[in-house]
Amino acid sequence: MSPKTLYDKIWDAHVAHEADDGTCLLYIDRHLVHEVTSPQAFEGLRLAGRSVHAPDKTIAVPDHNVPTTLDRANGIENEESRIQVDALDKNARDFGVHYYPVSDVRQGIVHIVGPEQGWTLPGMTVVCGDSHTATHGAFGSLAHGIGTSEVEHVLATQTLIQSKSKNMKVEITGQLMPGVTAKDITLSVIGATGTAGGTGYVIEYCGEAIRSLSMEGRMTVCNMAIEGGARAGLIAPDETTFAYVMGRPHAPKGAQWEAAMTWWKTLYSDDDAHWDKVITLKGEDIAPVVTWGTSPEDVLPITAEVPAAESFKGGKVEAARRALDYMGLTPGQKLSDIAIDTVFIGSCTNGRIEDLRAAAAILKGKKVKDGMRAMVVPGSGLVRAQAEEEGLAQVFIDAGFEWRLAGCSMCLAMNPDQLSPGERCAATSNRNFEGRQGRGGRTHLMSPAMAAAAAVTGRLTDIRELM
Ligand SMILES: CC(C)[C@H](C(=O)O)[C@@H](O)C(=O)O
Ligand code: SF4
Repeated sequence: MSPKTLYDKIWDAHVAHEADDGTCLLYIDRHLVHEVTSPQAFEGLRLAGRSVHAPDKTIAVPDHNVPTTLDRANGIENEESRIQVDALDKNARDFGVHYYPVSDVRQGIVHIVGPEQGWTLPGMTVVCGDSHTATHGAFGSLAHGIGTSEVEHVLATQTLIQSKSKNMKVEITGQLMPGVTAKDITLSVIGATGTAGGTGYVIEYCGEAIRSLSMEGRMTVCNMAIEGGARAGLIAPDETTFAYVMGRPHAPKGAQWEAAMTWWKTLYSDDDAHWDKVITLKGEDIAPVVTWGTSPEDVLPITAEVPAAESFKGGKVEAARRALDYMGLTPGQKLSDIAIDTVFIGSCTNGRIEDLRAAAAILKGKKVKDGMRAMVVPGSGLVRAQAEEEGLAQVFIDAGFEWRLAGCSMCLAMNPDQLSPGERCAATSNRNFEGRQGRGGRTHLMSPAMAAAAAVTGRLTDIRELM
């Protein structure tokens, strides 16, 4: 048998039919659904008089449009948002899929809820009408975003038409230095490859530094594979993965667990597998980073200065000029001198318990700088409950942070949590496009520890100063 990558193995195990041109029909193990990209898909089924093919493999949860304030049981004010959430509510119940409504403590961001509930397992194909579905690749599953017409196709047939991507290996060797996290890895990879570097590929992240990450950290890394242009990102499962999965509500149990482990233990890339592209970074060389521009590739170590547009090449010169103008930054200015107004800790990139622990560790006994707005939005109701149990919530509240309910919140401007024009935010999310967090809002992406440090000093801050 010819050697295979992990991606090849999962792909081959799910091909139901291959057409002459190589296009395949893939079997889908898990279909995650949120309120933004599903209303038309369910409507399509309704009009065609069809049912959901595998409701037991379909999991729905509202996240993007839900308010995160404590009074959200009073309903959603914005009409468009309310219509989407109400539609998901009705569709989930009418079609009989698994559902975590806003009132359920298990509700949260779809990419946090799936793994938490044990829906996401190694070796699976996982899809969702959402680009950050790549997150689930952390379990060694093939997980990617799909469009609304594909959501309808998967609902109706539990299959998806796909062409195979190429194989890319991103290796992070050695160990990370103190203060450096999974977020710094994933941003640094995009800094090295650019936002188109992964186009046409599925990335497998490997190497000692990746192996040393917790599942939370691995999810942070895979979450941003899409920002690097890749179809998906994944990490071979190991003891860390199995320990995380074991005992979760929907993970296999008893004899089924044993059978699953037999398959899961085969999920790695063979030694002499073929890679179409290889990138290697040394763990020791990765610094705590922040973004300065309006693309996730606009990333630099916190010790650097705002770059000049002329330091780039080709079309990037104009893009950088525009980004600097939008961000209100001057070349040569030290990144650590940039004053901020707001701190947002949350999102499917960094809204898990480990992220809140890292932020709280910095904030303990400290205060948010006067005049700033700071909020923590746990990725799920269960993350919130655990953080309360561990005393983290109290640390945030004592420091002056707002302690919110679960949702996408200020990651994107689809709910009441938004930036005003010109407002500058230290954010743990994954996108810093113009207007992403609100019209005219300025976003600097970073790790939870760095965002917490920025809340204390009121400027972008090298976390190592506060350690
Ligand atoms: C709204 C949704 C379709 C979108 C995505 O696909 O990623 C959102 O989650 C985002 O992060 O921009
Ligand atoms: S948290 Fe942000 S990136 Fe994640 S699904 Fe929600 S909007 Fe998209």
